[in-house]
Amino acid sequence: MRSDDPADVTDRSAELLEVLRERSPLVQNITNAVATNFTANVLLAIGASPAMVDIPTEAEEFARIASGVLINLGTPHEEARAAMPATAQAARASDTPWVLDPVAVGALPVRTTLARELVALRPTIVRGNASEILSLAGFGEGGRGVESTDSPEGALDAALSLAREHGAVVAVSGPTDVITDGRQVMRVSNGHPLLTKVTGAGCALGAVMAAFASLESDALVAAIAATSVYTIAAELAAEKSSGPGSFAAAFVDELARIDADTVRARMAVA
Ligand SMILES: Nc1ncnc2c1ncn2[C@@H]1O[C@H](COP(=O)(O)OP(=O)(O)OP(=O)(O)O)[C@@H](O)[C@H]1O
Ligand SMILES: Cc1ncsc1CCO
Ligand SMILES: [Mg+2]
Repeated sequence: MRSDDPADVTDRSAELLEVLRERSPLVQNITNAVATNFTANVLLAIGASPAMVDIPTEAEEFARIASGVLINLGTPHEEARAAMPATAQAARASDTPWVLDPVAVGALPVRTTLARELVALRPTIVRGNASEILSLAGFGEGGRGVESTDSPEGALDAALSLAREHGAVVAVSGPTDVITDGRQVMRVSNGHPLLTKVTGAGCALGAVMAAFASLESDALVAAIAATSVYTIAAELAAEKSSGPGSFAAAFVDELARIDADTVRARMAVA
């Protein structure tokens, strides 16, 4: 498989969805108070097994047995903050892939310092919206709170810089998601604007990336596969919904229903 060949990556993404359903990876989440329940439901729907293990001592022990780990800075309360660096180190030491989502880094001081500390602990994947990736790389001021005020294409240089400095795959979400390992740049154009009307849609995508990264050692391919399956399910859900509320429910349904053939038919990666 060539990770810069769209046909190869499409095939592998479809296959990884089937592998995920067979293996049901255990995904540990240290995530925010807003997105916790939605994230667990998204993981269950797609076929993974969620565990919100986020307090000191337990979290770092669990990272050794989890298939993948998400560390999300959305509401970084004291206990979660204390658990994060040790959990990242334990994940690294035990070859558990881990994803960092630097929610709202930039102007907010506590999470910005913490994000800099965590990114130096070598996440497998850094996932954020364009404003978050720009500020984590030191290229911008950050967005308006948790929402992006920048475009993924405008964050490409920041993503390349972060990826090269930290040896991570960087996935920038938006209308077209831009994903890079610091050498290759791939773009996924699936998705639907209703995803931005459900809080925690980006946060839950980070957890899905942790699931895929546990199945595929090429983290670029894992991030693309996760993004594609997720955003294709969103397209299917949008066809059946009348607004953000029914979309959220339909999206979880479509994550549970989506199959490899649908991924092959609809995936728009280049
Ligand atoms: N305008 C859009 N059209 C289609 N898909 C979109 C659009 N904007 C975002 N998405 C998709 O929505 C998902 C979440 O991306 P988004 O950029 O909203 O994350 P986020 O800002 O970190 O979200 P949150 O912080 O609320 O969890 C991604 O899968 C992305 O592909
Ligand atoms: C709304 C919100 N506030 C902090 S985290 C979060 C979830 C989306 O990032
Ligand atoms: Mg976010």
